[in-house]
This record gives sequence, C-alpha cells and structure tokens, in this order.
Amino acid sequence: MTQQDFSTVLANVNGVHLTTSGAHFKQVGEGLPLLVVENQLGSAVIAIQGAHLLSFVPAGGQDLLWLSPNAIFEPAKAVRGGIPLCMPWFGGHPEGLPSHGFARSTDWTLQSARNLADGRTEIVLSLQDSEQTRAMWPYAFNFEFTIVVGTALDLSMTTQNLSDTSVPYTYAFHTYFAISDYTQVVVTGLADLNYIDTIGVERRLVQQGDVVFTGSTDRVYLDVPEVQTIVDGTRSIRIASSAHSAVVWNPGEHAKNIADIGSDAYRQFVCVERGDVFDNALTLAAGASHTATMTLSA
Ligand SMILES: O=P(O)(O)OC[C@H]1O[C@H](O)[C@H](O)[C@@H](O)[C@@H]1O
Repeated sequence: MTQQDFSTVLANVNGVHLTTSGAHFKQVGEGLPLLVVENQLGSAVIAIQGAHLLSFVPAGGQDLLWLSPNAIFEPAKAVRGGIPLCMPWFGGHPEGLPSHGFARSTDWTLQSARNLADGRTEIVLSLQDSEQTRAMWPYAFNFEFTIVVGTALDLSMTTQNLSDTSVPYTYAFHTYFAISDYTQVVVTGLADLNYIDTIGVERRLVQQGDVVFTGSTDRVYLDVPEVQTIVDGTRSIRIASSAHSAVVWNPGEHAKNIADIGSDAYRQFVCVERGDVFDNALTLAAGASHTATMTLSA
C-alpha cells in the first residue's frame, strides 16, 4: 500500500476523500487506497495505484465503467476493469516485461486536487522514473494525468521524455465500458477503417459497417476519427479522443480462463481503448512531450 500522506493535498478541497478498496467495493485482495470524488455533476473512484479510474457516474445516471465482480485489489497487480493506463508500452513486451507496461501496476503520486468554478473537480496524479522503472524502461520521464469529473469525464495524459535520447512510446486508455450484454451493443465510428485482427495469425482487414460482437474479439483500428459511440439499446456512450488508434476487445468465452473475469461476467463489458499503438506508435524526441486526451460522456 502506498505510504503517501494525502492530507495536505486534500485540505480545502470539497467532495474528495480517501478510502480503501475493501471499504468501498468489498472485494478480494490485500486492498488498495482509493480516492472518491463527488460533486453535483458526477462522481468517480480512482485507485492511486495506476492512477486507475474504477468508476465514473454522471449525476442521476449509471456507471459508464465496468469493474469486474471478480476484481482483485493487490499491490503491483492491475485491477480488472475501469480505465487501466497501458504505458509506456501497449501489449506484450519482446523481453517478457509486464504486458501493457508498468504504469497500471505502480503507485502514482497525488499532485493536486481542486474544485473548479464550474462545479467540476480536477485531480492530478503523476509518475516519474525511478530505479524500478529504469530497470524496465531506461529513460527519464514524467507522466502527468489530469482527471476532471463533471457530467463528462475529461482525461489528459502528458508524457514528457526527460532523457537525452528519443524514446519509443505506445499507450492506451484501456477503458472497460459497462453495457447490458456484449452481443447487444453496436460501436459506431469505425466503419470502413483498416484494422488488425490479432486473434490467431494477425490479419489486416477493412471494417464492414459498424462493430458488433459475436464472440472473442481483439482488433486494433488504425487512424480512427475522434469519436466512437457505443450504442446499447436506448443508452449510448460517447468516446472522444485525440488518440489515433482504437482497440476493441472482449475475450468472449475465453474469459473463463481469466481468473478476475470468469465465465459469466464477460458479457457485461466491452473495451474500446483509445491510444497510439501498432502502426500509430510514437517516438518522443529528447526533451519532447506528448499529450493525449479522452472525454467520456453518456
Ligand atoms: O489481461 P490484460 O493484460 O489486462 O490485457 C487485456 C487485453 O488488453 C487489450 O485489449 C489487448 O488487445 C488484448 O489482447 C488483451 O487480452
């Protein structure tokens, strides 16, 4: 568990408090510290480990994010659901380092919290290089993640390369969206785009019409437009991002082999992950910084 003292940062901020995963979610594991953010426009729950959003509820609405009923809250293990931050690399690593990078399983620092004049709440978390990160990724860096909770959830990730060489960089906001049943939803905003189907032998295909799910799905859409919409009956969720890729994932029945999902729960989410991955991978020049934004709204 993080040893951070939040009292100075949270002094004079209304509607933000610290709790634990055990008190808030009653789920298994050693437990993790969480920040709860509540205002008149919406509410959110953020794990300090991973700067990981676990819940976002616009006032009077329902949670946009899915958290697995079998989620495990353990130090150094990514929680299943919400918005894991996959960085500074997305997917598997050629030398067997943790899949999707170390950001999602490392404690971040709470930099600031403030009530904005329009009623929203802004939280800023950061992560800098350390001996532990340099052993996996030999660069000096600063990641700064700004979360604004209102009727929409506004996210902004700034990645600064503080080293004197250029750095390869891929990332994704790996969002798990709560939906009724994965076979009932339609994802718009990806029709006619090139994608890589990563199930089995990678294949490059072109999306015909909107995306629907009929079973295990794992696809990387390239050069996507700013907005996708998940249409779930009369409900819809809008995803707007500056990122150039969209990864669409649901494990289907393979979820029975994933301990923190299980054989039924997989039906209640789809992942539509915005990031810059595969052909959209980035290189950050020495001293350069990159900002990625994403806004989620119902
Ligand atoms: O189990 P994780 O490491 O969290 O990865 C979960 C999933 O993330 C992404 O969606 C990838 O495209 C999938 O291939 C992967 O299975």
